[in-house]
Amino acid sequence: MTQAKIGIIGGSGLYKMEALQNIEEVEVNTPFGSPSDRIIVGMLEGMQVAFLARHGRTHHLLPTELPYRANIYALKSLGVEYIISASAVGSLKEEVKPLDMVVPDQFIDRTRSRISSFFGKGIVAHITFGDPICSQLAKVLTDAISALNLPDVTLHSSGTYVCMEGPAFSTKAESNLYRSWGGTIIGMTNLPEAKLAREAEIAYATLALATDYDCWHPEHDSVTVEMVVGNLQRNAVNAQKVIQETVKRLSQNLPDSEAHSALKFAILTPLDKVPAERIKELDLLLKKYL
Ligand SMILES: CSC[C@H]1O[C@H](OP(=O)(O)O)[C@H](O)[C@@H]1O
Ligand SMILES: Nc1ncnc2[nH]cnc12
Repeated sequence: MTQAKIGIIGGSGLYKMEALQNIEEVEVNTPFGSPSDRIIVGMLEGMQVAFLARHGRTHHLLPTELPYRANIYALKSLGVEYIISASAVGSLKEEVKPLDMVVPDQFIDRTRSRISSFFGKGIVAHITFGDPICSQLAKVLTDAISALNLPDVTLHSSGTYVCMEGPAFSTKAESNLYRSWGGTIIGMTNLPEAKLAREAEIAYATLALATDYDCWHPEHDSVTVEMVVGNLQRNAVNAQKVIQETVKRLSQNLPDSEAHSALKFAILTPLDKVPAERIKELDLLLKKYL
């Protein structure tokens, strides 16, 4: 099967990567169903890269409806070891302005209806998740953004991403609560992905593109889809430049990542006691430990 070490998950407004060459559309089936869309595999900066539109290329899947497990498992089945996730986010801080870029290093989980683990049903594992983003991959991403020196874009190289359930945006009381908790940005998708990527031993980092001030800011209108999409369109070219520069740097040096051995001490159930169908379903994750 086609292989790619680098996966890109494109969020709202980023449904394809223009610079990919020699592309092939791959239909991947997984034990967890089909991913959000066919995966586009192509060459970028001399590397095979796999691109997946998170909500589907016609944006038909709600954050709650996304097949998170299938998406991560499908990328794993293509050989992906690093995921760069591009996402639209609201800003919870004055200094993070719409069109700024944030590479978060923490999450707060406010989701309620997501399946955020491959484990269960006869196999128990608890990954370490204190540092939910791969710091090595995040460093490559922030270095790439700094090197590009994009006009009018400020980089925030850390921050806390509050992941809410949606699909409605937050109330003002919620937005102010998240601010009081120290949240930097808010979105609806990245946390389940980061957890599943870690369980799948894939390094994960987020390129968050600020599109609005959510609804807390007294001098800015409350977030609307129009605002998000408009600002994202303004930023889509920059986002693709950043991803390309990041892939270029990765092509020169693929960093070590603690994510790549995340399951080493995480699985509690002796594997010879795990139901055979679970071993089969989780083959890609477990085979190196069998
Ligand atoms: C279109 S506004 C809300 C929508 O945008 C973000 O999506 P993504 O993370 O895929 O870029 C946010 O999480 C919501 O899903
Ligand atoms: N304000 C916001 N809240 C949640 N998700 C978002 N995506 C973009 N802006 C957002």
